[in-house]
Amino acid sequence: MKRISIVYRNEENSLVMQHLEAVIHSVFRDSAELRGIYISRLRPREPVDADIYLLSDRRLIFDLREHAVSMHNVVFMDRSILRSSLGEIRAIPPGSEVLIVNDTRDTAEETAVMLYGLGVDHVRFTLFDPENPGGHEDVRYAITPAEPALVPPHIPHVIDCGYREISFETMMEIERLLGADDPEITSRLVDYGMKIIEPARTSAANYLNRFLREKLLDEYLYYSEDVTFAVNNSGEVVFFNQKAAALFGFSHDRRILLREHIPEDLLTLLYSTDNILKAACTLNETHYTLDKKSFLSAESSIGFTVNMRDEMSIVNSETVLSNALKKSGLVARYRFSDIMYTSEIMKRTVRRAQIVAGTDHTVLILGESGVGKEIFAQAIHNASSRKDRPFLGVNCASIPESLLESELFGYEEGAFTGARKHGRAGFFERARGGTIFLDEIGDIRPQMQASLLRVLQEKQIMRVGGSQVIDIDVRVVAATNRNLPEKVQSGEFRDDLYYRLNVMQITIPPLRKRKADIRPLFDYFLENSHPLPTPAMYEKMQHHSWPGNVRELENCALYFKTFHTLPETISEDAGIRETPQGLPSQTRIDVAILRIISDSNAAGRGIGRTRIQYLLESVHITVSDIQLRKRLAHLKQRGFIEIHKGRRGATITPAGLQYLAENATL
Ligand SMILES: Nc1ncnc2c1ncn2[C@@H]1O[C@H](COP(=O)(O)OP(=O)(O)OP(=O)(O)O)[C@@H](O)[C@H]1O
Repeated sequence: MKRISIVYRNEENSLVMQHLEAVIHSVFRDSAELRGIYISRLRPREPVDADIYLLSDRRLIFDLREHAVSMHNVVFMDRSILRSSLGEIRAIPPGSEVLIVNDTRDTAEETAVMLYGLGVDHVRFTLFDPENPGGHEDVRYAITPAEPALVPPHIPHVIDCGYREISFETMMEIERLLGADDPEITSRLVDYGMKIIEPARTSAANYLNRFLREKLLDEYLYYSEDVTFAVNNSGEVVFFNQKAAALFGFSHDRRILLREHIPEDLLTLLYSTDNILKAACTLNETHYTLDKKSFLSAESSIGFTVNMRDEMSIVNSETVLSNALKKSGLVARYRFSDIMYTSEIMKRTVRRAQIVAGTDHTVLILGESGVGKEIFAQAIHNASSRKDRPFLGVNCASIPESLLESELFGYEEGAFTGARKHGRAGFFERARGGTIFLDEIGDIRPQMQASLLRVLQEKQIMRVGGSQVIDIDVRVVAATNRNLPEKVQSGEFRDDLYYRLNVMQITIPPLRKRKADIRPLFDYFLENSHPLPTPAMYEKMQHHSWPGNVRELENCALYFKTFHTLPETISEDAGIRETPQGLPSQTRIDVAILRIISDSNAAGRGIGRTRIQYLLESVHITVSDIQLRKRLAHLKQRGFIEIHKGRRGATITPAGLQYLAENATL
């Protein structure tokens, strides 16, 4: 333990001495033994010995020379005050005369000098001399460091700034001389630094910044799960973290030469010529992935860093990742057990999908809108070996063509106006190791088809505006309600992409072709609520054509739960009927409304009720406002349109477009 002696001239200062000793102890605790020396008490030439002498006054150095065994570590104590008192001092009206009161005129002078040094320059200081206390009749303010009893009683405003504290700079110097490399001391010292005002601002700020940097290193490197160390070009380990210390026996006690601590083959690997090296290695039966990075200044190497990650910790962090994914929604919710069916055709379809899930092939799911393509895609992911990795669903039709490429592949900083600083990872990167579900794949334009083809062929992507090729390990499951072979025939869809996607095909039959599923699905969506539909209602459902498939059935169940009756569309049969009077049927009105909304969306606009009503007139369909509201609610309920608040009005959904296409003759 090192000894610190605080040196004062005489015992008049014993209270201050006690205070300073307490302050030093509060920071350095047991790393230093404290002892006060009063010069006046020493006999002539009486020797005193300490590792650090802390002088309260520079002039004491001459007296100390007479006694000190060695004068190596002499520190002049700079003084400061608590931050909390500066506010009161600054509040003194500018230009006021302020009496500085201390036990002697000299210490009053020191206090004034200190206050000037701290930037208090808006007032005029007058020094108080306790041996000659008279005068100062007009002075209304006094500042004193813990000597309020000495302030002339006529002065109304007295600011007691407490004992003058040891400056932060002086405390840093003590820490340096003690050679204390203890994070607890550093952290107490930082606390101290936050409490007092620092005259030497830059060095204090540097200290605090260094503290922050060290905290960062500690937090992320020292206590990291990886083995990390840095080696200079003489082969000396200049930084290592706790895992490296445990693995290789590095210790701070002496100079560490890498070659003395690590096995021969690892050494050869690290000294291979590669500046950047990625490799696998095994030590003590633990498998690591190793990353080495060399650092060059101009042309010569100044050393290298090594990071080794235990493969088990990768598995553990994957569990953490999978929990995080669950929270962030990048997960597939549905499993095969969530798919309801009793029909034979669905049994076969599900069986096929289960087999496909066991492979890692690209899957193409075909089926009309609302048949359950996404639920199948999720179930496939959850039954695959990628189940603990992300599942990312992308609706290719809902992302504007101009953004699709950057959304899928990400972009680099500055790739286009509005690009985020540092760029952004796209869906393919974010789905790393998992599954990407490309819904409505039949709707993508030729340029995008070409880019996707490249990804499927090369299993690599390049961010928009980037030049680096990124390897991706993502399974693609695509889906469409379009007739893809027909689109291939007509040249709208690339045949090479079609074949790349169509490795494993699953076609989900429409609900009208598996009527046995209608009732179990409907009951499932009712969630045991009451009342149940009558036999006649079930019968009606059997005769309905379900153009919106399971989604329409789900909405129908919701309607039933609310109104205890079936929506009127179910009463209509599958066919399109003109009313006897030649009035337009509901279906014709719906198709006309959908066409108006679709045209308006195609022109880049949403559309409101008034305009729809007006445009319906132009095709000789007159509906009241209430009727129109009802029809819109009905179309929304079938999943054909979405109604947004404000100016966006109504927009048609892919299901609506499909319905429109199927009823194009109306
Ligand atoms: N067999 C099923 N069992 C339970 N729920 C189902 C089933 N099939 C579909 N669904 C439900 O029906 C709705 C529509 O399904 P999904 O979104 O998977 O259809 P989709 O074919 O992907 O539709 P789109 O082509 O419009 O994207 C979802 O709410 C889904 O949960």
